[in-house]
Order: sequence, then C-alpha cells, then structure tokens
Amino acid sequence: MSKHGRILVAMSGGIDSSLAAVMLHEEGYEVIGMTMKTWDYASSGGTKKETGCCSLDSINDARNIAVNLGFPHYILDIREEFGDYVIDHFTGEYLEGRTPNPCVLCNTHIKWDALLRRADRLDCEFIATGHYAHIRQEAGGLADGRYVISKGVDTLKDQSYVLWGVSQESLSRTKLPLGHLRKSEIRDMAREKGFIELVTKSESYEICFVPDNDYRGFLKRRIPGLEAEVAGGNFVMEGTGKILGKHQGYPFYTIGQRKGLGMAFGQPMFVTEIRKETNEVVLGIDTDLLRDGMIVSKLNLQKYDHIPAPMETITKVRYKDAGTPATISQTGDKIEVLFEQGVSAIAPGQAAVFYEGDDVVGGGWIMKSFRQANPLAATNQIANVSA
Ligand SMILES: Nc1ncnc2c1ncn2[C@@H]1O[C@H](COP(=O)(O)OP(=O)(O)OP(=O)(O)O)[C@@H](O)[C@H]1O
Repeated sequence: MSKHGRILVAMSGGIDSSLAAVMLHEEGYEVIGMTMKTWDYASSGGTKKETGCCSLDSINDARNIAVNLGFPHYILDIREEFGDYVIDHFTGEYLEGRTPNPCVLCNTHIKWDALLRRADRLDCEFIATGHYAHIRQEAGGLADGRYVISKGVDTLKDQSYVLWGVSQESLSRTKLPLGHLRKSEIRDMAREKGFIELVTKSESYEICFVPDNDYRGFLKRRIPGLEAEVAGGNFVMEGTGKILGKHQGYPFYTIGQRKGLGMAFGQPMFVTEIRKETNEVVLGIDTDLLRDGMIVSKLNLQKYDHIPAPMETITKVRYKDAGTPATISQTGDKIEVLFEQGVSAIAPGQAAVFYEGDDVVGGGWIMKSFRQANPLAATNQIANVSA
C-alpha cells in the first residue's frame, strides 16, 4: 500500500512531466504514467521526423522513466476524441476570421476529460501534469472552497494561462507538482538522477497537428478548394479604406502580422483587422493595432463563481503577454474588459485570462476588441456581440 494513494501522471515524454512523475513516485504515490496520442503527424502532411509529444520517441522516453522507476505506463489513443473537435474548431475559427488556440482547447476539453475518465477506471483519485502553476483550495472569503490556479514561481515558464478552462471538479482532482520549482531546478534534478537525455531534448513549440508551424499549408490541405474560394480579396488601409492591393484570402492572415504580406509599403504595416464578410484584410501602422477594450465569452471562472461587481485585474490576451491592468464586468456569459492603456494586436479567437495578483480569476475566448474614446459608452458593447 502506497503512502499517498494512486495517481495518474500525464507524461508527454518531456522533461517536465517526467520529473513530475519522478517526484510523485519519490513522495510515495503509486504512480501510473499515461502518454496520450492525440494525432497522426503523417496524416496532416508531416514529412520530417515527428518530434512532438505524440511521437514514438516521446512515448518511448516516457516509458523509459516508468521502467526505470518500476511503475506502469500506458499509451492512451485519443485521436478520435481529439480529431474532429479540435481540428474542426481550428479550421472553423480561421474561416470566421479569428485566430484559434487549439492547445488551450485541447487541454480543457480533451486532455483533462480523457485523463480523468481513465483515472476513474484505474482507481486513481488524482491526476498530475508537468505544468508550471500552483493549485490550491481557498478557505474563507468570497472564494471559499473554490480551487484556484496561480502562477508558477518560475515567471518565465509560468503556464497558468493555459489552465484557465479547467473546471472546478477537474481541478479538485489535479496535482501540479512543479508549481514551486524553476525550470533550472528541474534540469538539475534530471541531471542528478541520470536522466541526461531529458535535459538535452529540445522543447517543441509546434501545434501537434500543424507540421513546421505552417498553419496556412495545413488549412489548404484540410479544406480543398479554399485557396481559390478566398483569393482576390483586398488589403485596405485602416481609417481611409483605400485599396492597397490583393491578398491571398482572409483566413491566411492573423492580427498583428507584419511579415509575409507579399507587398512593400515603404513603412512597417500590420494586419489590424480581418473582415470575413467582405474578404478584406485591413492594414495599418503599429499604433492602429491598439485597442481599449474587448468582449470575452464562453467563460470559465475559477476563483469566483461570478465576477463580483466591476473588478480590477491584470488581463492577458495571449500566452506570452505580460498582462495589462483592466477593469472587467460580467453580464451573463460575457465579460467586458476595459484596459487602463491600449493593448496591441488583440486577436479574436485567442483566450483572455484574468488575474487577481498571481491568481487566475478565470478566462474566456476573445470575441471582439474595440477602441473606446468614452469608456462609459462601453456598456453597450456586450449587446453587439453574438457568441
Ligand atoms: N501527449 C501527452 N500525453 C500525456 N501528457 C501530456 C501530453 N502532452 C502534454 N501533456 C501534459 O501536459 C503538460 C504540459 O504540456 P506542454 O507540452 O504544454 O508543456 P511542457 O512544458 O513542454 O511539458 P513537458 O516537458 O512535460 O513536455 C505536460 O507536462 C504533461 O503533463
């Protein structure tokens, strides 16, 4: 009988989840390792050797740790659960003129559910991952009893942003053993324990089903005929609407994009808006990217079950965003965000995450952003958005 009970550890084969498994094993948990196969790289046109979390090499790396320490390891094939839901959402968002974040979607709608279902079957009370973030149950105050995610101590590695969508029930069964550690400490630990290959392994930042980070190529292969259908739209100038030239089709651009516009403008120009209805891509200078607020919907609130009155937060609009002070107010399943200063390149389709200090209050998907000369008029903004 183990000291702490049985725990299912999500092992990608990378250094972080491997060390999470090692630490929990040493703490006295009865660890069961599980590596999820989400996607067949070759089926999305991958030609290079597959290196991501679902590759054979990664599965073997996870298995080696398990064999080494003497705990069981399973491979979980979730290609079906993952496939249509995540990929259709990904392509659908680009067709809507938005910029999706499939990793957050997969985390919250696929990985946690898939893991917890298997945890039940394997009689595991908890699951664990190698995310750099903390999790705690709040005692007292407005958030009494709620499970709260907060930033990992390693500010450069902090992954609290990607966990905003995990439900309270799922959080109540999740352990994040790396939240109090720095990446350098994890590397030292791996070296000390002789897992050198984990230290030298390069990290993959690719979306698992998009080979070479070429999302445009992926869209073209996935939706035959798309290129011809959306070709011939115009680049138009922010403010004046002046036609600047032809683009390749609105789904092939993202807000904030500067490179790859295929034209020279004499000064740096950025994509400031994507208009699906008219197949127009709006271009402007860097200050044209600034927005004063946004509407966020399809919320998942973690620290509180609703936003208590207008609330001061630091709001992130993308993973590597440092965050901007913002007041948020909730109406039903939408939150209106008013920033204290302009925020650049807000892309509808990305996730917004609200922080109170280091705690994740919750998050949602960005529906639209706006400029607001008079912030008080912003109360009408929610009514103008359909989720
Ligand atoms: N294919 C997978 N199978 C099992 N668990 C996974 C898989 N992909 C990700 N995870 C879990 O999600 C966590 C975060 O994954 P992500 O790829 O975002 O981060 P990472 O910092 O590169 O982690 P790692 O070094 O463990 O790969 C991992 O630590 C792991 O626990």
